[in-house]
Amino acid sequence: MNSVLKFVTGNPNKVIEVNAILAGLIPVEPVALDIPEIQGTLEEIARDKCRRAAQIIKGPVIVEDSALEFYALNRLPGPYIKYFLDSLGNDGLNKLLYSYTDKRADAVCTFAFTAGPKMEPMIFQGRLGGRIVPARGPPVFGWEPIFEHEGETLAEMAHDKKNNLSHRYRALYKFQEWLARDNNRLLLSGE
Ligand SMILES: O=c1nc[nH]c2c1ncn2[C@H]1C[C@H](O)[C@@H](COP(=O)(O)OP(=O)(O)OP(=O)(O)O)O1
Ligand SMILES: [Mg+2]
Repeated sequence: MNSVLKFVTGNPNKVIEVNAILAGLIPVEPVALDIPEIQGTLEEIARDKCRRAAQIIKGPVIVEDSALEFYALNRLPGPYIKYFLDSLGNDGLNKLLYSYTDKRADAVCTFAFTAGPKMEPMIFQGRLGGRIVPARGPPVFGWEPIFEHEGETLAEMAHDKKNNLSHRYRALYKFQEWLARDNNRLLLSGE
């Protein structure tokens, strides 16, 4: 049985974290493709991305979409955080909240899994609460330097620690729980 699960993403940092979190429990093979993303809810975006990926892979696949929700902005930028970050940078994201006292934000990771192009994707979502702060720590991965959780930005946090509490960890925990139920793990090897 071939149970190496393909993870379609254009982001190498996601691959590093997913491998660290799953730690060989589910062997994952990255496929470096940037799938077009629709507008919609986090679940709709992840499901659509997963269907497109499954059409290319023609077998079991996972994708994920990451969002950053600012409470003061009614949860925007949400799934559009990549474009906001690319255009404004971490400093500009801070300035968006300049006139608000409420700096709270949620990091949200939405995984979608399907056993193949004809199957409806399943959703596994994880959420981490924090605050938007002026950048601290190495600017290696996205908005890590401006997302503070319990006194540390994600960029300052040890990788092991992030990978044991992050939005991505929480989503993958649910995925693993689901795989452990019934015969769901068999779906990793196809329809
Ligand atoms: O844990 C994280 N810590 C800090 N920054 C993060 C994290 N996770 C995603 N990010 C950034 C990457 C991208 O700027 C945006 C999500 O956009 P998103 O479309 O999900 O990712 P992407 O286009 O880079 O890769 P993909 O090909 O999987 O869609 O937030
Ligand atoms: Mg993307």
